[in-house]
Amino acid sequence: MAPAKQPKLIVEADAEALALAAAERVMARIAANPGRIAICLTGGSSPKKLYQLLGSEAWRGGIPWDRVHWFIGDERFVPESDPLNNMAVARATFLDRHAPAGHIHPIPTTAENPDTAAEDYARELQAFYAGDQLDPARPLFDLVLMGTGPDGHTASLFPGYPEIEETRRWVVGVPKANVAPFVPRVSLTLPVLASCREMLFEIAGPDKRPILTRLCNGENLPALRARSNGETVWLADRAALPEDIRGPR
Ligand SMILES: O=C1O[C@H](COP(=O)(O)O)[C@@H](O)[C@H](O)[C@H]1O
Repeated sequence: MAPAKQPKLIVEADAEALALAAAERVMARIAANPGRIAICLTGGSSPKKLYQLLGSEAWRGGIPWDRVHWFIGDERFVPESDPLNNMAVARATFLDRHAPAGHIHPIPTTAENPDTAAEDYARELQAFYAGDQLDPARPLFDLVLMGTGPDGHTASLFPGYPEIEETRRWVVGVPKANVAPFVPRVSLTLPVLASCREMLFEIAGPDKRPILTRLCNGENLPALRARSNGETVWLADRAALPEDIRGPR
């Protein structure tokens, strides 16, 4: 297999401009596929503005809701009613009002434990893909959205944890998080996240500057290791940029 391409860094003025640019990329990926579309969402705070835009009057009309399926790259193992639940945030912000119920694919946190939830979700992904072996010529997702935490984790793949090395399983249970919220997690693995036409990171705000600096310096952290087999884009705002790239104010 050809080595994954380097991420492309795209800089926007601020968090609002970044969300707009992300929404445009989502729409471009949708427009590029005339058939069934699969988008893998992310959790945390980074995608919230994007989700608000996608549900807004200006954008929602452009989404062919009957052709788009919505998955999630990782989940905090808490009930759907818990504000920490990643898919619940996406549902409340835009999905529940516009997407057909059968097109929303949450990780089941009603399962007995994170490992069982991971196995259930792997089966759901494989049924959607109609296969259990990923073919680089036939990506699972059109688009995978990602964020990164202060320790360089992405999805729920934490630095130094064994789950980051997983190459066989599609989805894994993660018993303990490395950073808050300290709840068990369920995460898609790197090869499954890589099976997409585009992986799009949203990295905004001064709090992200230290970790973006480490990533730009090439530290071998999960957020650097996560790459699409197609295109990987780091969408950052100026506030998140390392000093040497941002230049004087
Ligand atoms: O816990 C998580 O953290 C990362 C980063 O979140 P952010 O709040 O810093 O944007 C997120 O990508 C992941 O989905 C989430 O479960």
